[in-house]
Amino acid sequence: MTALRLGVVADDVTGACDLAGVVTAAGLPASVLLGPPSPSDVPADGAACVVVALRSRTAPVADAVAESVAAGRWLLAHGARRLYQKYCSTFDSTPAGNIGPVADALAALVGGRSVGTPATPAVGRTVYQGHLFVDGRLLSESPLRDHPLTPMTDADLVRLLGAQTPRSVGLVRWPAAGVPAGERAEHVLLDALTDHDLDRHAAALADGDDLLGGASGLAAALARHWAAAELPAQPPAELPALPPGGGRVVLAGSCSRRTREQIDAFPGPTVRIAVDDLAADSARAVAAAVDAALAAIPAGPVLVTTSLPPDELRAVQQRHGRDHAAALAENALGAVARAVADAGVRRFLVAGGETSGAVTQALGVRQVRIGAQVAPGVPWTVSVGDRPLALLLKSGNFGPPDLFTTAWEVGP
Ligand SMILES: Nc1ncnc2c1ncn2[C@@H]1O[C@H](COP(=O)(O)OP(=O)(O)O)[C@@H](O)[C@H]1O
Ligand SMILES: O=C(O)[C@@H](O)C(=O)COP(=O)(O)O
Repeated sequence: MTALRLGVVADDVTGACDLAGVVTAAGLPASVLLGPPSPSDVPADGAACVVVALRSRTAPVADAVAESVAAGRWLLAHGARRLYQKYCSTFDSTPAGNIGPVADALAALVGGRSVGTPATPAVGRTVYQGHLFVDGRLLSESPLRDHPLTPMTDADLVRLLGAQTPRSVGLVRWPAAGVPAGERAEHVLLDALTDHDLDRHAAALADGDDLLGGASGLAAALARHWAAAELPAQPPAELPALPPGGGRVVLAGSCSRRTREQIDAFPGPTVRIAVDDLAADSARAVAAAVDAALAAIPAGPVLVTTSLPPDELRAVQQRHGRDHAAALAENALGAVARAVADAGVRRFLVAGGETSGAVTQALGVRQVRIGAQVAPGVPWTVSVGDRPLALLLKSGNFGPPDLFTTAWEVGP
């Protein structure tokens, strides 16, 4: 059995797949357990990195902390030599948390402080003087300011994290690497502009005891470091092939700008589900969407979506309440997934982190193996179990505009 080099507690499902995809590509084979783990769960054979995917990003703080600590304990009990807190490269969270409280609790679990960065240059996230940039714009001026659940209106990471924890927050300013001797802060954030900066941080941090954290960029740098320094060369990950046929379905609940571009660029049949219709009679609206999807599936990939642009989204949220509208959309896409899977569909592309959590839960998926990436942070996966499903679980802002068409060309 491969030693478990890195155990990761991820706050959403697509973030977990993002991290697992990039560390696998860097030579540290990873698997994802859709948590919380139960005592009978065991890490997949051959995984040097195990990621527990929680749905804790927008959960009540106490639940997020309890689930994260349980996941951390499970990873340590299965031999994880280092613990990593995966949060979003755009620091998606509310002033109440959950990044800070979870970092407090996981750092206490390992008896150290937390050190990390959301910087992930491969997808355009950089941190300079403690400010987070998305494709060269401040986070607060990026499309993330319109996120349906966690609108990000401040780019100052020290202030953002400081609002979420009573503990001290420090910053390692570019071009320093690692944590300087004498730094006393209990949470340390790192500037990083390039993968080279992350590699320098990884080399400095790889052998310590602190809780590491951030997005997939620092994890990939650690994987590169350990793969070169400690691990036997790993063959590229190969997913089991699925029988051909059965249809291909895209489920998009993400309202992020990139997902909306992908929806606009999709040339195939598109089934739109309106939250107003779900609020009036959700069973009826779901049944209509399932019928329309099943009728179109023999001709090629079908898109089923609840996604809306920011102005329409705000109006829906005002009519139905933000959380209720989100739950209606997530439950509907989960129900569509279950119905079309029961009708024989085995290949799914899901856009959106919360949406992927709802869909994988509806499909009863507990663990996925990670294959090759279609784009940075966007790997194909195959579920473990009696009814293997090919699942591409995509973060809202990831992937090229033509992903909904091209992803299938390289899928299992
Ligand atoms: N029409 C809609 N009205 C209100 N909320 C919606 C609508 N469509 C999707 N949502 C919600 O928006 C949220 C999008 O989040 P998520 O799936 O994590 O996407 P992303 O990865 O872009 O953040 C989900 O909770 C989803 O249910
Ligand atoms: O770090 C990232 O950007 C992603 O891994 C991620 O977590 C994105 O979140 P969603 O867009 O909600 O999937």
